[in-house]
Amino acid sequence: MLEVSNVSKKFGGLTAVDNVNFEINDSEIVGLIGPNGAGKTTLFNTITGIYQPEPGGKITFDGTNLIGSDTHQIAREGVIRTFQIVRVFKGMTVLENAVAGAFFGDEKSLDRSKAEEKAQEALEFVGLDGKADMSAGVLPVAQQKQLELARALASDPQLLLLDEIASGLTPGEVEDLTNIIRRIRDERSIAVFWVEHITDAIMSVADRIIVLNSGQKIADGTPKEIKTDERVIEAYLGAN
Ligand SMILES: Nc1ncnc2c1ncn2[C@@H]1O[C@H](COP(=O)(O)OP(=O)(O)OP(=O)(O)O)[C@@H](O)[C@H]1O
Repeated sequence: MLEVSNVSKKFGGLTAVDNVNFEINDSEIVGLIGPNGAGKTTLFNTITGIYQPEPGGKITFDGTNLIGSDTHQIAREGVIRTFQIVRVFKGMTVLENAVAGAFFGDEKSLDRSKAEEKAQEALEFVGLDGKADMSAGVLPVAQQKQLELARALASDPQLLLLDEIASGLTPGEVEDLTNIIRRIRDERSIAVFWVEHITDAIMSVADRIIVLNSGQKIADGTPKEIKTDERVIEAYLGAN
């Protein structure tokens, strides 16, 4: 579904992403790991239209070229992203946040009641349906992250990009969130591309893991293969 070929991104003299190639298939959870400054966020930003890759790179989603499209157009294609820092709309209720997600996915043909239905259903999926009328800003961080997932789900993604969604959570909260992510794949057949420093969480759920180091892809394999890969241990896992 997502194909990334020969993608590089430079900032002046620094090559933050260096000729990276990979693909993500339907209903697959793919982890993206690597040391600080490896280029993970830059790669996400390049896929979601925030940055343009260097000439010669190719990014397609179900065969459609994504390069040159903005984040909104890319979201319309079904590629939805959450952010490292939670970005729920704090002045809005939990339900309104999820409704905003539903409209983001389909602002033209959706009416308000249909959007609320989708939003309710997404809140139920993550277990926040009992909190629909609460102000999003008063939710604890772990639930704000669940709300971010619900908002993304309400927009009907085919591929969800998660940027360090588990950071700052307790081990129990990380486990709850990981279970939701597993169910997103298993029950919704949505593919997930997940950047995370909490490697235990990602190893427990990913079908495949891609490792970046200094902008380059140094490994791409199952969690079991990644855990024993010499280059990965040297560049990243050994330091954890
Ligand atoms: N807008 C920018 N302008 C200049 N340099 C940048 C910019 N964004 C990122 N960089 C540099 O590009 C490199 C890759 O950064 P990036 O944030 O993509 O890494 P990362 O793997 O996401 O790191 P972390 O795990 O710390 O979030 C770093 O050297 C960083 O300083």
